[in-house]
Amino acid sequence: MVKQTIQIFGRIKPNKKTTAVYSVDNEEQTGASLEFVVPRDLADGFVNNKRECYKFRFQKVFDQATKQEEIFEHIAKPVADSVLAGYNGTIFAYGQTGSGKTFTITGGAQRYNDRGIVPRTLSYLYERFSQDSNMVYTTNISYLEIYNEVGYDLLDSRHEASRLEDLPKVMIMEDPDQNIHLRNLSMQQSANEEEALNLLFLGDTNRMIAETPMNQASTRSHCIFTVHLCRREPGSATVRRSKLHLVDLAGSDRVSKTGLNGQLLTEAKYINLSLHYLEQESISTCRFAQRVALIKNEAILNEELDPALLIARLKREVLSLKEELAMVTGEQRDDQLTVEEIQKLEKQVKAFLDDTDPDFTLSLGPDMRKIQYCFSLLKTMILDKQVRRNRHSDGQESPAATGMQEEKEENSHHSAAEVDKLKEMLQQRDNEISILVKMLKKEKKRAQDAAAQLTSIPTDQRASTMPLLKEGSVDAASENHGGRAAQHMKRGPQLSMGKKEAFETFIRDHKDNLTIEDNKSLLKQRSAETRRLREQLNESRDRITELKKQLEMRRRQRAAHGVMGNHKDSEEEDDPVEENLRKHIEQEKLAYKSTIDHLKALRTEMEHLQLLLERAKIKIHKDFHQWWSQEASSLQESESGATARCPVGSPNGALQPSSPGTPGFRAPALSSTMRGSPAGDPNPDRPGSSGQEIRSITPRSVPAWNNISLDGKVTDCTPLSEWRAIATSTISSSSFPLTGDQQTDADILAFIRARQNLFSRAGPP
Ligand SMILES: Nc1ncnc2c1ncn2[C@@H]1O[C@H](COP(=O)(O)OP(=O)(O)OP(=O)(O)O)[C@@H](O)[C@H]1O
Repeated sequence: MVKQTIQIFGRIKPNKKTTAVYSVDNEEQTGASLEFVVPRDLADGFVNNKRECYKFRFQKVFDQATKQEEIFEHIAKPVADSVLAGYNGTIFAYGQTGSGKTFTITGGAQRYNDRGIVPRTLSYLYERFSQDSNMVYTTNISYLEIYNEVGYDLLDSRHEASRLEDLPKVMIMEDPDQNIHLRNLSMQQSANEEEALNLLFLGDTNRMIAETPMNQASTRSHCIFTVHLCRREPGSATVRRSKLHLVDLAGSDRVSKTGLNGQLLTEAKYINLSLHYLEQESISTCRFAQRVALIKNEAILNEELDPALLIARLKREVLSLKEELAMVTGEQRDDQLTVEEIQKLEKQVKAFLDDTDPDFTLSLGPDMRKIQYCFSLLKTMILDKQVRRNRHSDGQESPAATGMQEEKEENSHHSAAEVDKLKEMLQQRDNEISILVKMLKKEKKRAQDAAAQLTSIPTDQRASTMPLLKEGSVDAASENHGGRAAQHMKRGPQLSMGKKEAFETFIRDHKDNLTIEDNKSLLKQRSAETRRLREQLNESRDRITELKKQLEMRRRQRAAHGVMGNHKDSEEEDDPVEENLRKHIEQEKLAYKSTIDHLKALRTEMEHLQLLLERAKIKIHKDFHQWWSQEASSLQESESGATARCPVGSPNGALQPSSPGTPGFRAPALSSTMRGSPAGDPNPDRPGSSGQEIRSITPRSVPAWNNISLDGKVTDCTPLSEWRAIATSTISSSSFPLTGDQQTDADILAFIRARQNLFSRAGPP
């Protein structure tokens, strides 16, 4: 049992604007310290106790420039090692909203290098499993979200959650010993890193989709990603089960919203008020950390006996004891050894003879039949050898021939191994081919679907209805990989033409678009690099085969020389050519291995990038639908206001474009009204003219273009030609008659900008 206090670390979020109000000292003997310096006059003004310095102790403090990798190495790796050894481990992030908890635990959603503790730990664990062939590891994963004291299972794969409440509920129960039990939380098995990352992605996607502006779940809920590990030695009844909990807590300023004690909230609020100028609402977090550091934990090794394996082991023991008893009491078994038993014994004897270790023994158990069989086998071998030696001394066989014979045997042994290898390669190729055929079929189907879609769309609309982010192999690869995400996107209703066009404008100006493009080009680079490395790998493999052939040839030549008596001792002498060839082979093998490692790293990076891209796609879809429905409801409001009022001319005013409701969205707000078909529009097939979307958002049919005034009210005063002139002219607040009502005028300008935008892309009607 290990008794240890909880280790606490501080991480300071990068902030360009920050004024240096803190200092970090990592050189202290007993750990590190973080000190906040508050000038006395300001402290007097805002803080009651008049202190100037707030000093906190940590195991280590990570300053602004710290990279995710360093955080993983210092914090997560040692915990992962303990979990591998059979102890439970927990890492949790605590801090105020926006302080970087999710960034630290899960990672940034944009760059591969920003991946956080969870994906890095998963990589590390699976790497360690592959290095330890003496143990069998099984991994299960669960992902829980707790909001308002109710648990939700994030690994719900039905893709139906659009609200948190749609996810399966998890009962959180406590037994008399204060152990927490979770009922109805699913545990998904993950055989490899890719499967584990997909589960993380599924959980994060469910988390994101279930979140609405009214319920900022990420800031108000706790999320617990747990890796359940089971480790056992093959054949042993002892199993070690351990859990690693990676926890992203709710923002400390929102803790009361999660149903926990409101004390911290009060404290945080007080400090927020008094120290807001510091721009780091951080002191309450540090105080909390100091209290946590006092908690002592008793770590226990979670070792247990697997009943099924224990029974099997005991049965074996009983059998062996029975045999021993029979041998001691002279009651021998007289039944014949089975074919399998004989084959097994032959293998055992061969292994026994091949092993050069003098301490290696042949363990046969107390079965006299087996012992006798092995002795007779050994006797036959010795006799065979003697016969061969006699023939040699009688001049029937030359030593070279004996040597050749032995070499032949060795060669046939080698070629059997080669054949096995080739068979394995063939199997791999078969698998690869069937995967490629599947992909090809999928691509063909997609192309057919796209073609069918295109033929059903009027020619002038085709360019604008191309699906989001579909281009080149990158997307094909990501769709292939991130199947779950694609399903998430597909399950929603298909976008109508008009909405699709608005969507295009939306994504073009979305804040994440640049990152998506960057990630796509990075992915392309990485796939090119992968192709190059694969070629390199093939070349290296060919070289190794060639070198091996040369080596084989050289050996044969030397043996032949020996037979002809040219060089009697040639087989025993060191041959520099052979030595050189062997060295070359070793070097090539090293290069081959390092290329494989490089490829593996690239594959992980590409998988991650594909997941990031999928997540970004889902996010954009979600943002768009949110924005679209906001626009629809504001349109409804303005329309009902418009029918109640009469249009009037108004003074010009300084205006702000209306907010699209999405942070970072720089495109003008596309009011849904502009989707209406102008009366007498020469192109009735224009996006939105079907009125499909409009009908769904307005209770009556949409007003025609010449029925809408600049202030959005229904009138018949603006002819269509004038509208188009307005729409294609440069926008300035002074060019149009405005109402003076800031919100309405903002809507007008946004509307005109959007219209202009569409016209400039679609060309003059
Ligand atoms: N160390 C960092 N380096 C770069 N960006 C960071 C860092 N920490 C946080 N960020 C960025 O700051 C923003 C807020 O971070 P994050 O969402 O992780 O905060 P949080 O504490 O989890 O907030 P909440 O409590 O609301 O969930 C994100 O855009 C994130 O990418």
